[in-house]
Amino acid sequence: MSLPNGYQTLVGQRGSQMSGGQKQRIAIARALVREPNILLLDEATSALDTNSEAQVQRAIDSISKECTTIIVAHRLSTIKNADKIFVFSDGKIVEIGQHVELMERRGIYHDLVINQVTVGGEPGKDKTFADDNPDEEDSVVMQQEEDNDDNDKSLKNYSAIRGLLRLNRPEWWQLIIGAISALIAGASMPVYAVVFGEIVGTLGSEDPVVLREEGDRFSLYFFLIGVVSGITAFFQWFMLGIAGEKLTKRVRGLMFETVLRQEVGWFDRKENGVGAICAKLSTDAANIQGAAGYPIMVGLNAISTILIATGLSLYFEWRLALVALTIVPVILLGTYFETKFSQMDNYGSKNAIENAAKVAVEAVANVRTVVAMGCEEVFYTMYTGEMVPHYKKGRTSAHFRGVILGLSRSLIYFAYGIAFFYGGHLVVSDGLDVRRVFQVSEALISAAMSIGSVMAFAPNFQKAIIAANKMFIMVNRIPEIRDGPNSTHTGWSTGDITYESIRFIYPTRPASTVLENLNLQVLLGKTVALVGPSGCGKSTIVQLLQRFYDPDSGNINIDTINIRDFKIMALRSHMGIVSQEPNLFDRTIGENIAYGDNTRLVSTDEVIQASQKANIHNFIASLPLGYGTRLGEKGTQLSGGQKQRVAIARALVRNPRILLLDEATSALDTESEKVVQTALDEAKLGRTCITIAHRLTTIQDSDLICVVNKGEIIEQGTHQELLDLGGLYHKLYTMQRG
Ligand SMILES: Nc1ncnc2c1ncn2[C@@H]1O[C@H](COP(=O)(O)OP(=O)(O)OP(=O)(O)O)[C@@H](O)[C@H]1O
Repeated sequence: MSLPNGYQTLVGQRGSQMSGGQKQRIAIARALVREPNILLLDEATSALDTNSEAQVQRAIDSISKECTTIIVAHRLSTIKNADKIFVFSDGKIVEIGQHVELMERRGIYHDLVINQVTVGGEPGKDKTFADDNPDEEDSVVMQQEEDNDDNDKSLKNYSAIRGLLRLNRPEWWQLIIGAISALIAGASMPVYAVVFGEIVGTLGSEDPVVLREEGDRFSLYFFLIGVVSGITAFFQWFMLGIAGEKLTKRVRGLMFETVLRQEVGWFDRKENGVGAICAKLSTDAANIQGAAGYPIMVGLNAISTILIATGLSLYFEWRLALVALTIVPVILLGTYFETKFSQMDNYGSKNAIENAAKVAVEAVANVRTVVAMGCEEVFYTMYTGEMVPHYKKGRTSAHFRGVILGLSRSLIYFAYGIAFFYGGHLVVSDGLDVRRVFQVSEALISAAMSIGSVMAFAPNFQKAIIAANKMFIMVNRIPEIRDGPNSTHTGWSTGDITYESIRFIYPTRPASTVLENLNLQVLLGKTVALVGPSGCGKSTIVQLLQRFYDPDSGNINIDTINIRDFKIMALRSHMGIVSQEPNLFDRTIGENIAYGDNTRLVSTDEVIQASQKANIHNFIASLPLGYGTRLGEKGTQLSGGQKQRVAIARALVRNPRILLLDEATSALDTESEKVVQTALDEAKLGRTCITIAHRLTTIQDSDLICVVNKGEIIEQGTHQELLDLGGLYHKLYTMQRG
């Protein structure tokens, strides 16, 4: 393929921006580049069109002369030239030999081959199509690196605090109790300063009775201050903490809901990779709490302390208070710089952490490939490399923050020194009461300590504001594909599907036109097959019908209704899809099948019936936990063919009006393929079906076969009509027949 960024082109998460065949060829190139001693090929060419398969096969044949090659394949064409073929049945090796020997023996291998010839043409001659889409090869494909849409920009200045308070509205009474508690708790420091000054004065008395009585009274005051500040501290932490936790929970839900609402194209963007989204859901949501409960608490505490302390100080001795207060602007300046600095720091390090998380998630998600390729070191180096900017920024930040915090702490003691120095002078020259010196200086020091604690919380607050801003940008993003004002339809009567002059370009590859002037009609209840070289746009045609993407021009109609005028959920609920790579969830097999229809409760009987039709029931029933067996992440506990059959059952349980089969049987062995194909044929009855296949024999009974090339339909007709036409289809069919 010739892409503008060539080998630097991003392939998307799990290669989502490559066609099935392209992915497989890249994987093969990756294996070959190692010059391996042992080459393991597990259904390595199943997603390739015949021509690509032949090219890859030649490459494999040449490399296998220099190394030991183990091939697992359903398509017997791929193993015909193997030095030794092992035939498995019920987990045991039942035949060993070369192709010719095994054929002569007329055993299981012979039957499989004969089956495949009848079902799929001569093995090894599955050369279906002309060369890979040359237009695509030549097309200029550009990777859209930074794609900030208008939605995002318009929300940059969203008021995060206002938005968060609105989100926190259900907890208003907790916030109010917490805020009042914080204000009272803030008053305790200056009140303590007053009592402290009084008791210092009392201790200076020489009358033992006064000393006793006053001492008891002020001690009781200390006790009361202790009780009040204890209770208010409890309420402020408890109430604001609860409100913060509820906010975080709400924010996480909101973010996840937003993620699921986005159009498929949004996930193609680099910044919306699985790692980045997981990091946003965990880190951003947790950081947002820093803007809710605790900073409000600390802020109110500090405000209350500062106002009361300043008021009392001015009241007791205004001259001393003014002198001591001169230090306050300097402390505030320190706070300002620290806040500003932490904002820059958060931006930088957050990106680095997200990038590192992406690497980690990708490595873990593809751990089998990573281990098989021996790439552990590579991913480790990539991961630690991504962390370097975070570390560097963090180090600079730590120095700067250390200096600022150190300075602000010193300032508190400077304030002490200044207050006692000047207070001492006033005591000597103006006969100022010693108690006032203690009260004023202690009150102001407590105020300065409150400012210090606000400073300590400032980084969290700053982080929270940044995270909240990002969160609001995300949750306010309007998906590009959504129900519009005209999206009122939920069903249709006849159900003919028409593609009219479709032009389509993937948003992340603006320079590459995938479909150009594509016209296609799929009549109700008919089966239309799409065939064509790898990467010519077959899966894209199906994805447009599901409204994963919208065409750049042209319309897709069901009956006469544009699919944009259907409610998206309703539209998709009428479609059952079985794709090249079935995605199963880490749930039980029964649940995975029942997920096929979420509009109602699917009964166990229906699940079993669907499984029987998909030829997977016997296997499931033979498992100790049957339909209750958990599948493991991405269905790793099943073979490719079993996964495919579970996916077929999942599609059937939905009883869809439109059946979409994207290489649905490509991973099945010939025997299962025949049975599943019969089931699918039955399932197709009364349904409109679009099927994609490289193996021509699987689609030759279709009502209409469309040959797609370079994003256009170049031939269409029935199998016989296309053969009579003597065009590309004829050529391909002849190649397949050998
Ligand atoms: N999400 C995406 N973003 C960008 N480009 C994409 C994306 N998905 C597919 N493509 C590109 O669009 C072209 C058509 O892909 P598509 O999957 O429709 O091909 P296909 O005919 O189904 O191929 P195959 O038979 O190999 O599955 C390919 O060149 C592919 O690289």
